[in-house]
Amino acid sequence: MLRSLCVTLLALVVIGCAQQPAKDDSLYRDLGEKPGITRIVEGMLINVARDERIVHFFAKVDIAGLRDKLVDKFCVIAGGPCVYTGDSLEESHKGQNLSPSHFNALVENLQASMDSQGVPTPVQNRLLARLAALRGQIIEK
Ligand code: HEM
Repeated sequence: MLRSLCVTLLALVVIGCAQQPAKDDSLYRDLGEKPGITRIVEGMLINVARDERIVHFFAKVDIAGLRDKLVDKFCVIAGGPCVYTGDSLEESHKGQNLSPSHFNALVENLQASMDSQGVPTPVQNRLLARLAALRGQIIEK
């Protein structure tokens, strides 16, 4: 009885694994997992603080809280095993009326941060492509 129960459970696990395609977390790993992503996000926020084109948007924001939300969001976007608990991108950028130039400015700050962390250009481009796909959820909301 116990033996057949074990066999059945094992079969269910095997079938379950076979049916779920393995998640591609290669970008997450190439970015240095959570510690690497944390360094990238912190570097980006430091660059934003010096960027007169966009720093005013962040004047009243809890930056440590934003850092944590951004790390989780980037982690999920990169295919990592994180849980993002923040608002949707539409919701969090609503009313800010962000333009394509504001979006590009933030991306430049992100690129500069990845450059200084030594992230290889092809890896940078994979993250930037995934962020570019989210542009419509962020600008002119
Ligand atoms: C792909 C690009 C972007 C991503 C992935 C992104 C992601 C996020 C996330 C995850 C949050 C936190 C939401 C929450 O607190 O629940 C956030 C908030 C915020 N973002 Fe973005 N963002 C992007 C572009 C931008 C740009 C271009 C600007 C301005 C130049 C901007 C300004 C802000 C500000 C000011 C907040 C704080 C809002 C608040 O706390 O009231 N974001 N963003």
